[in-house]
Amino acid sequence: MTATPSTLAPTTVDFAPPRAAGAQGKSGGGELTDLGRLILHCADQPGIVAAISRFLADHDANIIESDQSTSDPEGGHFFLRMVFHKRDLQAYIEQMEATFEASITDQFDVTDWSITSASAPKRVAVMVSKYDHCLLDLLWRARRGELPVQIGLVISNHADLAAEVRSFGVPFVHIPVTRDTKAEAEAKQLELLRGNFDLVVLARYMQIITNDFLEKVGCPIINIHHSFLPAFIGAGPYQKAKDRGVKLVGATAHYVTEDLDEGPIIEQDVVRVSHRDDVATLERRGADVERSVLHRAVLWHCEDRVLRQDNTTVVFA
Ligand SMILES: Nc1nc2c(c(=O)[nH]1)N[C@@H](CN(C=O)c1ccc(C(=O)N[C@@H](CCC(=O)O)C(=O)O)cc1)CN2
Repeated sequence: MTATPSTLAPTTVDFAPPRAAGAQGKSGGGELTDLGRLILHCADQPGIVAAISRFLADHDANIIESDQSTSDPEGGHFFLRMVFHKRDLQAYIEQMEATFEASITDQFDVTDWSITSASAPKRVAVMVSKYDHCLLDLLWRARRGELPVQIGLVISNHADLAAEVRSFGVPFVHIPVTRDTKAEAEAKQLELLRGNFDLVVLARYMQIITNDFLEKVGCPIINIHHSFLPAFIGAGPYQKAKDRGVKLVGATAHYVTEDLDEGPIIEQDVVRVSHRDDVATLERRGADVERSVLHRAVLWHCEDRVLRQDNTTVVFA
């Protein structure tokens, strides 16, 4: 891809959209090749599990994991996640999808569903500003095969982390963002992201994303916020925590919506602190929580364990 000479010209562009490949650090997901996931969100009623089990049995698929939840057994929302084994699954997915569309979606009031292969790593792009701890944790875990992802690009509004990212063999693109150039910057980011990724992760990216970007990016975005939401929304949560004298600080991973730090929460955690801890200590202790919370949120999302309902989530972890 050639950089367009504009005021926003990124310092270097050596990026080609990621091809579907084995998760970074793992050879082709061999043991996962015949594993599939069936995800369903529909209006609750009797007979759903029986129908889905029959559907999978009719396709010679063996259910090896099953989780379900209902918000209210009388007219509530029903959520189901099944992991199944089917020999040569890749050859049958389209047929299974067509049968599901034709049979199950007619029987039940379906809000959302999917049948996916567990072997296909998610194509992930990461956006970051200056803090490196969450980004490097993701790159390191991906390289170790601890995340079923292919991190194909890192975008930053600062050049600071270029060398470290490239040391992982991952393309790094620097796109400066100022209040006056945000629209142009987002256009450049969308040029790189749109249609090329299954997930974007904001790993301490300190710019507010516009609704236009959210509508055009074409995939979910997960953000790690450095507080235990809903406390201390926005910038500077550790200073706010210190000023408030809280005894616990934490982190929250959530899907990004237009409203700052208001999106559906995927995972949270806290660590105990005390009056003896200055802001730098809160930041250092909070950073450990940020890394672990973001890792779990990205892992669960990529394993189709997170189902969204309005502004909340059902998490089959
Ligand atoms: N539409 C959304 N965009 C972003 C979200 C979100 O939830 N919805 N999360 C943030 C991350 N974040 C906290 O987790 C955060 C980022 C930035 C700011 C902020 O006030 N930024 C200032 C500029 C700061 C700077 O230039 O350094 C601003 O954009 O005016 C608060 C919270 C990522 N984006």
